[in-house]
Amino acid sequence: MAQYTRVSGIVGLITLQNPPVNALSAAVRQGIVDKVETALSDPKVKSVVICGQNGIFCGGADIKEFGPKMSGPPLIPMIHAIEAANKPVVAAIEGSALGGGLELALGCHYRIAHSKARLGLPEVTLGLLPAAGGSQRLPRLIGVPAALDLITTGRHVTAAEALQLGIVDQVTDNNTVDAAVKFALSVAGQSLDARRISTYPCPQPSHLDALFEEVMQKVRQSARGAMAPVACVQAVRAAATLPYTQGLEREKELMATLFTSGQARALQYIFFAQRAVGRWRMPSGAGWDTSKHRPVNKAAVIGLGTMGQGITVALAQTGLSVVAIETQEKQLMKAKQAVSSTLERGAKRRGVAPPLDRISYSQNIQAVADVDLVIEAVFEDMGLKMEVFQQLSAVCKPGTVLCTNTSALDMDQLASETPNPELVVGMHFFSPAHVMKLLEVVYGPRSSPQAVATAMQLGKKMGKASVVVGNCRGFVGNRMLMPYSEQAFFLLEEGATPELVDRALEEFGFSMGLFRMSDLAGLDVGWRVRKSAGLAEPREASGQSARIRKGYRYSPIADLICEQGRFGQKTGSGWYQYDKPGSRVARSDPWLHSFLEQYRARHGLVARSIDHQEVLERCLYAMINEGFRILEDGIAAGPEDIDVIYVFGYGWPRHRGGPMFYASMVGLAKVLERLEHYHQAHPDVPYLQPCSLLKRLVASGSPPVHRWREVIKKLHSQL
Ligand SMILES: CCCCCCCCCCCCCC(=O)CC(=O)SCCNC(=O)CCNC(=O)[C@H](O)C(C)(C)COP(=O)(O)OP(=O)(O)OC[C@H]1O[C@@H](n2cnc3c(N)ncnc32)[C@H](O)[C@@H]1OP(=O)(O)O
Ligand SMILES: NC(=O)C1=CN([C@@H]2O[C@H](COP(=O)(O)OP(=O)(O)OC[C@H]3O[C@@H](n4cnc5c(N)ncnc54)[C@H](O)[C@@H]3O)[C@@H](O)[C@H]2O)C=CC1
Repeated sequence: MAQYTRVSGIVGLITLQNPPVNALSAAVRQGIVDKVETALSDPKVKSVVICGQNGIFCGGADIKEFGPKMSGPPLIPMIHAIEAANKPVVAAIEGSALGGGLELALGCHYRIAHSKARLGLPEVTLGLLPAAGGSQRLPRLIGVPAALDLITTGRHVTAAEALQLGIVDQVTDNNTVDAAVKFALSVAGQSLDARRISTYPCPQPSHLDALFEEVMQKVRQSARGAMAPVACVQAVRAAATLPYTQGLEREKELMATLFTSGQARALQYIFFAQRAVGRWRMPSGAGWDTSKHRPVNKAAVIGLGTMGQGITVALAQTGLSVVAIETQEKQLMKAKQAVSSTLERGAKRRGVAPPLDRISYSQNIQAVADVDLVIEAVFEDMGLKMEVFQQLSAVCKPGTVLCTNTSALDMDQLASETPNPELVVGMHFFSPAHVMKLLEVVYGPRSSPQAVATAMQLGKKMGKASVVVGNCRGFVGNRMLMPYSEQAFFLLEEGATPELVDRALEEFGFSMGLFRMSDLAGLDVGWRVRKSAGLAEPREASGQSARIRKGYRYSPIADLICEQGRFGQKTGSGWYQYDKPGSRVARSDPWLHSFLEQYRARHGLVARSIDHQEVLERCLYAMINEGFRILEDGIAAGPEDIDVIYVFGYGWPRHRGGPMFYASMVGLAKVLERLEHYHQAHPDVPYLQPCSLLKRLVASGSPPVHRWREVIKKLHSQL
């Protein structure tokens, strides 16, 4: 909808009305078309202002309406009619002007923005391009390099940057609509010849071909198979090389390919999934809408190793006071230096003062007495963590929420060490904690909804994609990693190399293949986990088959690598070799290849040729199968939760929508059939045995991913 009023006698004011973000639904577009016509045909009206209600100009096209049955007036002619108007039209931009919202503003003759407004063309993040003339108008207005940056990254710019780039004509700290009306009065009757962006020649950068070649190469490299960034470059190239109308045709052609693509569906699914996980619910029924969080102004971090340092940085950057505790003096000094320099670098980038004085450091746990929330990040050792939780219970003020950053330990066991287990939750950050966007908030059977709400609220404040999950070994992310890595090890036994497996996964779109990623994270981490699970012990001396543990097939390959002191990048070798410890460039390692050959010979294994498809099917379907088990067990509330975890924490390619969405795109029947096939070939591998939820979904006709929750609910109600 759009509302029309006349202000100051001669200004027609059109207000977009579609809460919460005034998205350009069919009704809003119709409203704009009608009200523009009213304003232009009213002889008393000399100029027009377009604004949005409730402090937001427009969040762009209504993504919920995307699909084959879209109705209502199309955007392009609507924006052309505005640009062609013979009365000045001014966009009054408050809050956000994004996507189609900014394209609408670019069709106006002037743009006035509030100083706190954000502008951008984020279509690329939804698998699209700015196809309402945005890819053609923006380069004409601000030049090709700046337009390429904004359109291919989808980044939002501040009003100040928009002014500097020339996207807006004026920035105000006052009431934007009042400022726009005043401006509209001042330009009434003036010639608009120089204000129609589509008529501008596109500025020609020198070395046009070289520029596009360079940008295309960069985009292809970082896009990891995503189509939209490439199409965005092609569209801007059309703006730079073709007349406007032909450029617009090219924009339309490129959009037609993207609009119906699986990638666009995946990216739009992730957009809504990210928001859906915020509406968390616990099995008791308590959730985001019924549980009040406790205010957290001061927090403590216990243990300033890799994770504690990152968490301290993230908390301080969020504006909290932080008490940082580390028992080892040398480590405390090292951590203080590392935290300070990270904060200084971040502050320099943002042009603000580093929040160093928000942090106090101590070796004494008594210093946490007055904090509202504690995040424990000491070694992954249950005995030590229990001791720390007992100390915290004695020291902290009543009501302090106690969180553990454990990767896989039983947080309920920790809770049982405290007199108030309802105040204990997991806050599982990912490394580096101040960079990685994911946070798993883990509840145990005794965690209170209020404690979960407090951790979720803090995660939101820290800018994390926070997902509530149940308590089990590895929670969601690490639990699904187990079958994934197990299959990769089996593939090495059967004839693959780390390079082959990584190439298949990287071509699929992962930022790093499993082996390169393991070298980066440190192979000792998984070794410790396997040892604590009683798996990683040398067995050959006992005569028991080294490849069977607890009655099931097991690959000791990774343990043998660790026994050689090869922990990955930090030791200069792992699955690959590096120039020196700490180097980042992975090189193929002849030692590793001959180790694999000897290993196979020792165990009577004959190497066979393995293709990328088998790598993907075995690694990904085993992981997806575990995802279904997680849903069946109620550890994750829905597929969206798992997908957000994998996209934001594990480098799953966003344009493939997360593992569960991917399974729905491949087809559940196909995933089931391939799992059955591989399980038949490897009956001693339980992770390949299709889980009953997957079978049920296939039996019920493979419903689309957004309907899985219903099936799961029914399944749980039948138990
Ligand atoms: C057969 C071939 C045919 C081919 C022909 C092609 C046809 C082409 C037709 C289409 C052309 C369209 C071109 C176009 O205009 C493209 C676009 O504009 S795409 C949209 C671009 N916009 C965005 O990406 C902005 C997305 N939104 C945001 O970034 C944030 O929401 C925002 C910064 C605006 C506000 O943030 P915040 O205050 O934090 O609120 P939330 O994010 O939580 O959102 C609140 C609520 O609103 C929902 N929502 C937000 N934006 C949209 C939207 N654009 N459409 C629909 N709904 C939106 C959001 O989901 C939240 O609701 P929930 O219920 O919680 O999910
Ligand atoms: N490293 C990673 O990538 C991730 C680790 N985690 C988890 O986070 C926790 C910490 O891991 P890292 O930071 O890697 O370990 P780390 O070994 O780098 O650091 C642990 C720190 O805790 C300190 N410490 C030990 N006992 C203490 C005590 N009683 N009081 C105060 N400080 C104490 C140690 O001196 C050390 O500096 C573990 O539970 C781990 O499983 C979770 C996510 C990712």
